[in-house]
Amino acid sequence: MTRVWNKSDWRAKPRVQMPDYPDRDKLEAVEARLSKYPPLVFAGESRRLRAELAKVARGEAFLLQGGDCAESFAEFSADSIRETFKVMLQMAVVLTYGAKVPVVKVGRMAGQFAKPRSAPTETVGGVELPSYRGDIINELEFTPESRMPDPEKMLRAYTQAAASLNLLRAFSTGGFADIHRVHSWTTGFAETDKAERYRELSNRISSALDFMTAAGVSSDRMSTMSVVDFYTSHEALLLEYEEALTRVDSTTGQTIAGSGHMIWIGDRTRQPDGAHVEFCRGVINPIGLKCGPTMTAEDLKTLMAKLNPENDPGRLTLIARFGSGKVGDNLTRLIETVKEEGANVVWSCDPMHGNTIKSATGYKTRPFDMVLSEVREFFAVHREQGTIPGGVHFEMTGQDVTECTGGVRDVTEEDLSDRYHTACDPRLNASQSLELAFLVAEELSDRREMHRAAS
Ligand SMILES: O=C[C@H](O)[C@H](O)COP(=O)(O)O
Ligand SMILES: C=C(OP(=O)(O)O)C(=O)O
Ligand SMILES: [Mn+2]
Repeated sequence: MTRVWNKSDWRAKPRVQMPDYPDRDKLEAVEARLSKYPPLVFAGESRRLRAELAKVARGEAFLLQGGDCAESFAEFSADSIRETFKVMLQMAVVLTYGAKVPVVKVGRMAGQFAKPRSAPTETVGGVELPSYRGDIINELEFTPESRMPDPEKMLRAYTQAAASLNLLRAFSTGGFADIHRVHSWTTGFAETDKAERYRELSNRISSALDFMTAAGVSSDRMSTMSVVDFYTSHEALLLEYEEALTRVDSTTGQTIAGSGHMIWIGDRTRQPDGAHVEFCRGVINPIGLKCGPTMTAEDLKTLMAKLNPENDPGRLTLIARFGSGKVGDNLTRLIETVKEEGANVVWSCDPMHGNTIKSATGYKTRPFDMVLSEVREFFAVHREQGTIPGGVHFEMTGQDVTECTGGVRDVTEEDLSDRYHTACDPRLNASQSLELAFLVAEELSDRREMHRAAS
């Protein structure tokens, strides 16, 4: 059965969380320009990511997805991209060691500009204005002009995404990603007094690398170690931008969202008959679907049928984001639904979005321990169910920010004001991200031991 789909069909469906642009002519002019620009990513790359995610679904690889909550125009710099890329590589080495399978690296980068919000407006000092919705839509500054949606911001987002991708591609193919070099950065972290408990694992990784070198396996001869595959992803929220960047692959006739390798549907925009699902169902990219506590079994069945009718194992990643203490019941019931349907999916854990609290000092924050406990609950449920905990999804940065509390360097609520730079949600800093990778690696390694003992 051929399913009819057109890149504009979403326009006839109910839409939520998208701006109403007051100047329609300006919007159309921007869409026309963007639709002539080169795509940022290519069909072959997205297909390759799908193949890698299929391995994740089978337990032959592990997914690491991470980056900013909201990329910002003001914070854009080569340094910040390099630092986040660097920490993700460090995390990937630690996770590879724990899981003993390759780690598929996907940045929330080069396109993560549009934000769904809990409230349509924000009130400060008695003045009510539209909420900030990401730099691709409006501005963080609290003035009526700044909060007005402006379609031209899409062009700037495209340019920033193109420049970010250019840099990421260079870092991935140059000597920057050499595994020995990446691990030497981690050794520095594990040698600090407070990170003592991670030293043993770090030393074991060092020994494994030394052994490989002694055995003549040099990283420049092992292309998979010195050249790294790095993919981009973002929430496909602003559908005018997404539609304008779709391209038809000339060899297959299939349509790809050319804005990023993987796109996902947020927990607030996953209505089965809504605009976002309609758009995503027709493009060939791997699709992520955020699953929060309100996801019903019925909705999940409909969404899986719409988004992955061929039941392709690399197509759909279900990103569980329930909040610590809420994983047990919710994840269990959704896993049961997936089993009933015989669906092939990747299960990933976003321990960020269900754990946002307001600190006594007035900042949106996330306690490291709650983030960790959600990850542990995710692994525990998969253990009980005999299913595969395929990956993790973090809001993180390579910068030394103070946005989430806790971790070995113990960021306190009082510290939050020191370096709180996020445009939206609080991110793990470099040290918290790496620490979490060590803790996830322990879970992965326990899982492997358990399987080994059972076989
Ligand atoms: O990143 C996700 C959402 O945009 C964010 O969590 C919403 O935050 P809010 O509750 O402050 O609107
Ligand atoms: C909006 C996000 O998450 P969720 O849809 O899960 O709330 C996000 O990942 O930035
Ligand atoms: Mn967020």
